Amino acid sequence: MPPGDAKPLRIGVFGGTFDPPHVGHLVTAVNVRHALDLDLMLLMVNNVPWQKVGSRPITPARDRLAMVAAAVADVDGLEAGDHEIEAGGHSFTADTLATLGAEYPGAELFTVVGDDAAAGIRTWERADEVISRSRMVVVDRPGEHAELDADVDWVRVEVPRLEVSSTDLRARWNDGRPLDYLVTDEVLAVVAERGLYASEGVA
Ligand SMILES: Nc1ncnc2c1ncn2[C@@H]1O[C@H](COP(=O)(O)OP(=O)(O)OP(=O)(O)O)[C@@H](O)[C@H]1O
Ligand SMILES: O=C(O)c1ccc[n+]([C@@H]2O[C@H](COP(=O)([O-])O)[C@@H](O)[C@H]2O)c1
Repeated sequence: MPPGDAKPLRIGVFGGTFDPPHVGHLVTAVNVRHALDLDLMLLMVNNVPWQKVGSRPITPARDRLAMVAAAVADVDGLEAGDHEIEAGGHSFTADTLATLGAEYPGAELFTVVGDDAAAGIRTWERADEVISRSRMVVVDRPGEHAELDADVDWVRVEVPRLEVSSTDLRARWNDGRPLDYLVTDEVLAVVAERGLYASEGVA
């Protein structure tokens, strides 16, 4: 194919706090990548999740990045994104999409969210810019039945529904209940190595 006719790269941006990353995130990322034929799915670790600060202590961004990197290390087409951590400060998806647009000129970007996050899209910084710079992709999240903004042309992707949340995992960790099969062994190894979730009341 002549160089000018190359297909644009299709890149998914599945952002989150990932405190910790769990099977709900991984199953979603793999299945959305497959359904939309994405070349790359970035699990974009936010630096400061500005809408969550103050509600609870948040694990340092570099530790959350290490957990996500460990979770996706052997998974084809999935990568941990450190763009928001490198940028520093509060994380805004509009800025991240602009950075990715410059890094991958001509790429088609897809912003992937569970329907709880999708419901809050109008509260995001420069939401119109997020919507214009990317296709908005939403997946079902068990227990969340949010009304979505009808002005957005959502692409809905069906993924296996796994009722698991990072909040529940942190509570399990505090109580000494097992996390096996809810997070990968590689994530558990990072938690142990770095002594994460060690203090009581983390959830
Ligand atoms: N079980 C799940 N199934 C599908 N999507 C999910 C699931 N858990 C989280 N997501 C989506 O993943 C993205 C990042 O979520 P996040 O890192 O905040 O995880 P979380 O489990 O919701 O964390 P917390 O319980 O701490 O709020 C969001 O778009 C969220 O909707
Ligand atoms: O850009 C914003 O203002 C904005 C506000 C809230 C959430 N987001 C993004 O939504 C995704 C899910 O966020 P969270 O807080 O549920 O982990 C993650 O990519 C966040 O960066 C983005």
